[in-house]
Amino acid sequence: MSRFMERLRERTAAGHVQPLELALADWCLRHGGTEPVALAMVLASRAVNDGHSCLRLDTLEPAIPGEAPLLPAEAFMEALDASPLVGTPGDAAPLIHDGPRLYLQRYWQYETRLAARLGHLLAQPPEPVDTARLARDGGLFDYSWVDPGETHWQPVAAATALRHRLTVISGGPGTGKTYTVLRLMRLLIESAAAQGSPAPVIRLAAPTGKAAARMLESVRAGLDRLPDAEAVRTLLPDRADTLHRLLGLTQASTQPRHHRDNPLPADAVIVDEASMVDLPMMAKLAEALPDHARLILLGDRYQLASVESGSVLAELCDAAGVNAFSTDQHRALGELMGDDAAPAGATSALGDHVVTLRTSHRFHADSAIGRLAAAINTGEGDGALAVGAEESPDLELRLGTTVDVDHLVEQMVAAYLPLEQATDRDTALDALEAVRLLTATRVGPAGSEHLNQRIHERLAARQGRDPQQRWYHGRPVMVLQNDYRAGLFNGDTGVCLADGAGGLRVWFRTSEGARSLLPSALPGHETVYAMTIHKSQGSEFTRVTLLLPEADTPVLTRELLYTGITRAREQLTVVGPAAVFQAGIERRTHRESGLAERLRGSSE
Ligand SMILES: Nc1ncnc2c1ncn2[C@@H]1O[C@H](COP(=O)(O)OP(=O)(O)OP(=O)(O)O)[C@@H](O)[C@H]1O
Repeated sequence: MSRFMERLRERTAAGHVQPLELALADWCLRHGGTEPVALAMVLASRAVNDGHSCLRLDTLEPAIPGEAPLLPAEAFMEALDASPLVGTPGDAAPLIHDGPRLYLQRYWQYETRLAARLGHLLAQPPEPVDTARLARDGGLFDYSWVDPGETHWQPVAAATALRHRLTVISGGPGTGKTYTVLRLMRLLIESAAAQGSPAPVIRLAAPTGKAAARMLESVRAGLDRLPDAEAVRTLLPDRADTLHRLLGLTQASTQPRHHRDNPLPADAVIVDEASMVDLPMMAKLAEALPDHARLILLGDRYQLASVESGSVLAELCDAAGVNAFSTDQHRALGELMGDDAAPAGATSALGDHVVTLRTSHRFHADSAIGRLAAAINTGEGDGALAVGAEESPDLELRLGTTVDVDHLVEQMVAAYLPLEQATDRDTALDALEAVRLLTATRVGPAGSEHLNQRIHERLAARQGRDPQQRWYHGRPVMVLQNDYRAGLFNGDTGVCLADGAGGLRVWFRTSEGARSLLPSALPGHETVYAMTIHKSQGSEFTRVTLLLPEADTPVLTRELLYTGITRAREQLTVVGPAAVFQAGIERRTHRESGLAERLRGSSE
């Protein structure tokens, strides 16, 4: 065995290199690759695992993780370019060298195919729709709370989506993304009717079952408050699907039923929680979209990126700037809204396609949670601490040097008692959404596994239950796998309840209403008194307690903290060391990708 493979095996045994990375290196060497190429394969695979779409070559240290460089960077590059396993764009080689980036073939395909489809959407305007009703006197949007001279971003977002095939509407919790798309859908329907065309087929989707259920719930709630909506009510979508279901992806295959040659039967696809959509899924979605359709992505640019590789929404938003429109778009919006139009100042062609909503209608302007979120987004650690230092009914920052975990566990036990005391399904499902303990990590003393165990044991003791008993009335569970047959998806949460006949069933709220399964029919799952912030994406709870890790860790980023605190609807408590909190606010997530550059290229 070569010295290189020996070192790689040792690093694998020590846990610094993944078994998959070792296998890939071995495959390379057995298929005519040299050691630098095998190393490149390890590093490219690691990059994808870390959430990047590719490996940046110009800043790369060509070394086995944790070791000295294998060879100088220049010689490394020469070795890659001389290998038949490393191709240039369009080649079928396992690795693709494209400008300053190195891709695994599959991810190069996802990125370039997505860029090509988005480029098409950017370049082709849709059939024109009359936007007059978006104006101040159009009666569709309430302008009463917008000061004269200030921009009302909601109708600007709707106008943007009417003028373009690709639109991103980004906004924090309660900024009216659903409120806006509801009015947008109404205009699309009314405009088709006015032209004597059939009603447009609009599909609603989200990356998880939970998020799809919330999307539908909020569309329905908004519809109830939409005046004179009787005529459009039956033409609005009455379901929201997971992206898996929308595209017809099954467990057995990575190839969806809908693709370039069998596009989705839809005129508009609206995707909520789009920050959670990873690069492969976004590429599949864009390819399944028919040529004439609109794609509208709703999300929050400041939230955590997807668990899998890519951060498509954040990348589109970063490339666009914040409400930076071209003079053309500015003029068009100005004609429509007079003084209420948005200021011009586009830095990229994407600027016209991305609108950021700024005013939360859920938190008051002076809500401490909202101000804490804003301070975190701008990286103001001192500002965040100052917000926490104020007396406030909705926020408590319990930051010290140490954490009293026992006290925290007792508080959570009290908070979870209503789950066990619930006597009917709806009360129990409401109680499940009322409170949640969030953690930054899964493992460690402040990780979700440990906290789940501690809370489970204390609750069992308090209720006089054997802690070994796995299933009991009031046990909250989270599904860990997609199960298409059961209609449950990774991250869905439910509660186990006595069925009144001596048995137990686990209840879930889905976009098709509440449904239950026998505990034995559940896909992989775990107890969920505590969950990681990653898993909480797409959910909201009335009260959130966020426990920070006991020491700083690279996992703790500004985006993670922002996502965690914005899960709280009414009350937030942050517990942990102050220094860890501040270090997290300062750390930003960076994901390497060439998507924005490709889109710039395609729009020039
Ligand atoms: N312009 C507005 N005037 C009055 N109420 C509004 C306006 N915009 C939003 N709201 C109300 O604020 C609440 C939150 O709006 P909405 O659900 O559309 O926000 P969202 O951005 O979709 O939230 P989330 O991030 O939770 O998905 C809703 O009750 C909605 O009716």
